[in-house]
Amino acid sequence: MSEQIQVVGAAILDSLEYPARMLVARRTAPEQFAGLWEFPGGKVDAGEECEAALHRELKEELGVTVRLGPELPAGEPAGWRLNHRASMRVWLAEITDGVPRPLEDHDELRWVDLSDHHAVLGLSWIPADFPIVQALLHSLRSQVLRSGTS
Ligand SMILES: Nc1nc2c([nH]c(=O)n2[C@H]2C[C@H](O)[C@@H](COP(=O)(O)OP(=O)(O)OP(=O)(O)O)O2)c(=O)[nH]1
Repeated sequence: MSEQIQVVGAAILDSLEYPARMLVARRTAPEQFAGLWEFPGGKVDAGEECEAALHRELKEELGVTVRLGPELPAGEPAGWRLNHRASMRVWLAEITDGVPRPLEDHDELRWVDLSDHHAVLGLSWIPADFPIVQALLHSLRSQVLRSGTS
């Protein structure tokens, strides 16, 4: 079996405590993903910790420093399966420094309203991301409901 590729991504929220919006990014390459929306992030380098890779990628791609919140549980240690060779772990995150700009790999960034599930799911996501986005919306809704009742 070929070696598995570990990818990491961030669901960057306007607030980890009271999330209302999420920052999504539109890819420019490769051709099969150009024009599709994704969680900013990238591949983990050999010997690198996943969280460190995510901080590095977000600095390189968006020019921001973040605070990581909980990981979105995927049921597998390697995270969400993207294809036969790659899986992605996804963390919630909040920007602590910098204004996000599409410095590398993206041509547009957008803050989407998390209460408008139709609009979020209506974006042209990389196909493998749809179940992740659905799980994320579900988990954030439960979080809001929980915090609303406690
Ligand atoms: N970053 C990111 N990659 C995703 C998502 N969904 C998805 O299928 N992928 C795929 C696309 C790529 O095949 C792979 C991530 O590779 P990448 O091109 O972002 O990684 P990288 O920045 O380290 O790039 P490189 O060094 O290989 O040029 O995972 C997603 O939401 N975010």
